[in-house]
Amino acid sequence: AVKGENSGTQATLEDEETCSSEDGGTCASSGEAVVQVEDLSRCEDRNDGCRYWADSGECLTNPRYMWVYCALSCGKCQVEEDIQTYGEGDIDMGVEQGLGSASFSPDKVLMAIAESEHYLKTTMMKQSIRNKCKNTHADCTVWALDGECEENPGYMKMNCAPACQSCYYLSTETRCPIDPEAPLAWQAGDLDRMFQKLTQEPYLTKYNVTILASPNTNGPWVITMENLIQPDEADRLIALGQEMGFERSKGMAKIHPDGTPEHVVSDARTSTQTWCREDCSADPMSRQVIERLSNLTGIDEMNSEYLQLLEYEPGQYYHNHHDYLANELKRQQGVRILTVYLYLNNVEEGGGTEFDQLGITVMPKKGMALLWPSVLNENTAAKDERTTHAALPVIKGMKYGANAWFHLRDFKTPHGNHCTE
Ligand SMILES: O=C(O)CCC(=O)C(=O)O
Ligand SMILES: [Fe+2]
Repeated sequence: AVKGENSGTQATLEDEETCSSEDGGTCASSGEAVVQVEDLSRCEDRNDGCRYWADSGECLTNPRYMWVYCALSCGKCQVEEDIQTYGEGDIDMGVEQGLGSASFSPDKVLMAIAESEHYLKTTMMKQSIRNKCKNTHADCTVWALDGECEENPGYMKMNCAPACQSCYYLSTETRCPIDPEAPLAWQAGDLDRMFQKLTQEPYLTKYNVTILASPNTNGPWVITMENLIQPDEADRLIALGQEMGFERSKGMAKIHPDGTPEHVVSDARTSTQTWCREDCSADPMSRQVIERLSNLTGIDEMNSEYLQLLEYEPGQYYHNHHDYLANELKRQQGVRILTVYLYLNNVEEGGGTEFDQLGITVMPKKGMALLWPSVLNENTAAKDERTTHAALPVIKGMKYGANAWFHLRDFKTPHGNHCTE
C-alpha cells in the first residue's frame, strides 16, 4: 500500500467484543490492530449513532472508539469527491526548479525533481492540499538535497513542500494530528465536580461565591467569586494591556478550505483587546493570577490560552455569542470548556455581562471573577447551547476585563507549534 499522508493519524482498532456501541462509544480501549487511513474499506460509519455522537463531540472525547467505528462521521477517512486521491495528468509543482549547484550534478537534481513529481502523483492526499503543494523558490530541490528540509523545516516544509515531500504540512489537520491518547482536562462528570468544589469548599468562602445558575435550578453552572483578583493585580493587568496596546477585536468569520479561520473586524464586537503573551505572561502579577486560576479549577495551566485583556470605551460592546469554537474539535487543543472572566475595574455605568437565555446579568466589580462552562457535564466536548452571553454596552466610564479560556487539552504546546488555528 502507498503510505498515506495521514499515517500520523492512524487509529487503533479495538476489540469489538469489549466495545459495545450501545453506550455511546464510551467503551474501554483494548486491542492492537491498526487501521491504515488509506484502507478505504474501513471508511464508513459502523453504527447508526455515529453522526449524532460526532456532532456532540465524541470524536474528540472518545477517539479510540470513534475514529475506528465512526471514521466517516469523524472525518478520519475521505471517500467522496474531496478526498484522498492520486494526482492525475500533469502536476504543477510551482516555480521551475534550477539545476545549477556547486554540490550536485544536474542529473542528480533532475532525478530529485522526478522524485518530487512521483511523490505528488502517487501519494494519496486531499486534492485541495495537492493543489497548493508547490515549490515557491527555484532552489527548493537543491536545498532539499542539501538537507535543508531537516535543518530548516519551518520554512522548507511550507515553501518547498514538493521537494521536501511534505504536502501534509500545508493543512493544520494533517500537520497537527490529534493524539488519541492525549489526556483530557475533563472526563464526563468532572465539570459538575469542579463547580461543586468551588461552591462548597469552606476555604473558598472568603471569595463570597455566588451561584447564579446551576443544575439544581436546571441550568448550566454560572458563578461569581469576589476578590479573586487583588486590586494591585487588576491594576497591573490593565497597565500591561495599555503597554502592549489594545486593538480592535476580531471576530471569527470565514473558514478557509484548509480549515484555517480568517479573522476580520466585525460589528459583533466593538471592544479592543490584546493577548497577555511573552513579557506580559511572564510578569510576576499575571503569573500569580493564572496560577491561582489553574489551582482553583484543577485544570493545568498548559490547557489555558494566554489571558485576553479587554478594554471597552463608552458605547462599546460584544453582542450575543458563545465562547465555544466548533472548529477546535479538529485541533489538538480541543474546544474551550471553561471561561473564567475577570473584571478588572468598577464601571461607572453599563457594561454588564448578560446571559440572555438564563435571564442573568452580572455587573462588573473590580477583582470579581465570573465562571461558566462552554460544554456539557456528560459530554465535555459538546457545546452547552445555554451559555450564550453578551457584553452590554458601557454607558459611562471605561471597562477593563480579562478572559481566561481553558481547553479540553493542552493548548500551549500546539500554540507554540502554530497548530491551534
Ligand atoms: O466583557 C464581558 O463582559 C464579556 C466578554 C466576552 O464574552 C468575551 O470576550 O468573550
Ligand atoms: Fe464571551
